[in-house]
Amino acid sequence: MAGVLILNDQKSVAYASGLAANPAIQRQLLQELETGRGQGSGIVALNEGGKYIAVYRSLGDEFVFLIEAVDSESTLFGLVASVDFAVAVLTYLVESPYLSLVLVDDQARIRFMPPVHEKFFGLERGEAIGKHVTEVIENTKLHKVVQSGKAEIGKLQEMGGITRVVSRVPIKQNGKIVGAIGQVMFKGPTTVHELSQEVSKLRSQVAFYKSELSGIQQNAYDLEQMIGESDAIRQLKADIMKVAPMHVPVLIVGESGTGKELAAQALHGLSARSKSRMVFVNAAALPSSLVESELFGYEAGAFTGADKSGRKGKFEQADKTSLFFDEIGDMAPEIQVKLLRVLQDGMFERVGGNRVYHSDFRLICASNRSFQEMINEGTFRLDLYYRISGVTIRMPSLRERLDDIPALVPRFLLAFANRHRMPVKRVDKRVYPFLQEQPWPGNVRQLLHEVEKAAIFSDGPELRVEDFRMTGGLLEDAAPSEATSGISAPTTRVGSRHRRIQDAVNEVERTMISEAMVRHRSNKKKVAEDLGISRAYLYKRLAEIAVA
Ligand SMILES: Nc1ncnc2c1ncn2[C@@H]1O[C@H](COP(=O)(O)OP(=O)(O)OP(=O)(O)O)[C@@H](O)[C@H]1O
Repeated sequence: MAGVLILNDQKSVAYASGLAANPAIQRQLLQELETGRGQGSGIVALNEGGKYIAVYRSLGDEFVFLIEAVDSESTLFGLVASVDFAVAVLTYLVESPYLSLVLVDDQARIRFMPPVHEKFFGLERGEAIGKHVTEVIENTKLHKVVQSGKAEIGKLQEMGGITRVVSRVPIKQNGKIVGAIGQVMFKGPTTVHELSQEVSKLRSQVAFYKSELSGIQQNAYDLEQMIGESDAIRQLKADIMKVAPMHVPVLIVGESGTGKELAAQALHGLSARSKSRMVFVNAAALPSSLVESELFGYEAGAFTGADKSGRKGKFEQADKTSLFFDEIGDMAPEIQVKLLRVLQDGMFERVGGNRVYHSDFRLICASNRSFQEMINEGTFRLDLYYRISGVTIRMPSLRERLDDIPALVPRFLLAFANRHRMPVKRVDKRVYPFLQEQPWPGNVRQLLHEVEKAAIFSDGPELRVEDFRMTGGLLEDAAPSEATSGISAPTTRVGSRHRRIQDAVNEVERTMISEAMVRHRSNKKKVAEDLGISRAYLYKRLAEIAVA
């Protein structure tokens, strides 16, 4: 449905046909003129028992309106009704040299072509209108699109010796093809080619940087945890970075609390296996009755109480990742012999079966024991030692890296404050020389615990030397016999190293361990961390307490 309305110089209806005969529509059009929105010409959306678009133009003092009904979902109606500069938008669409539109009707006659486009074809303004598209545009296929009703997007078309990328889209009204629009998309196919090449180049760069970034974050995280810039720790970090990517078993040795577990995590995190989690085994914590099934797993129905479907052991779980064997020096000789084969070629059998499995694990072992001594005493097998020690990394004791204390203390204070939602304490400058004079038999773990205790005792915003002394003068008195435990001595100060001192130490230790076991619901990892002792030492003490 359409209509025409002509208003005379008095703004009275001089002619009205079709839709324009409706007085309500006439009233709305008059109102539009009175708002002064459209001066010489314009376009207006009408909502009067249906949706209409009217375009109008002044001819001197008179106005001519062309009115067209549009679909209730019409996007054009939405544009005209909601954008008060719709005329400028539509003008841009039909005039822009970048869009280069041509509009044909259902007979493929050109109904509209912007003057710039006409000029490109060597025509005067308006000269193309009414001509069959094939007479004006070289190699066009718009007439075929009008017949087929099928859009052609991104096609190459040569015009005036230049190849362009064009699209041809049929226009439908009430389900019938009424024409087609042709449009130049890119000035040349090379542009598209270049663009697509650029896009794929950028895509691959993004993918590369993404993977690099996740690697960097992972790596940074792994070595970042290991605080310290002393020569000893720099050398250690360099060794870890060198060894991490290699498929060799690594043995980490060093006193208790020197960060062997941190080193193992870094070795894994910096290896190609870092996407999977590292599997942990604490050899000292493995009860002898379960050691084989824990390590090698068991087949279905292997023993009473076993899972029906069987279970993977640590070696099998560690397939394609790293296996961290902590406290390997504490492993009983009868178990040591069972490790030889799996460490040789990755082959093993689950308990209760004879099928041979294979696991591709990367072995990292740690111990604070002296292998030399254990081998001499015959408590550690030499052949096993060779298999676990492809590369040996020695963790420096805190005494060898006292320079790192000023870096370690603030980090421990920060972590402590975050954990307890407390303000972070500053450190008085006398603290570092004081701490650097201490023997640190328990290494970084002991430092961590002393700092945390001092932070609890300290009242002000600053950690002072007195706060460390408040903890019982423990630092000066750390008993050498407990060197590997990292545990602090009792709060009772006794002058001589008499037997009673040891009794007092044992008593306090027992109490602290029992209390911590209750506090942490027998979680031995947490108990060991909390008390500042190694897990191996905790197990030893627990066994003694149980016997006593
Ligand atoms: N360089 C370091 N930077 C920050 N924290 C450290 C560093 N070294 C050790 N620690 C901290 O000290 C504690 C003990 O470290 P870790 O458990 O790795 O020591 P370990 O050598 O494996 O001890 P053990 O032989 O007793 O099991 C942990 O809380 C760890 O985070």
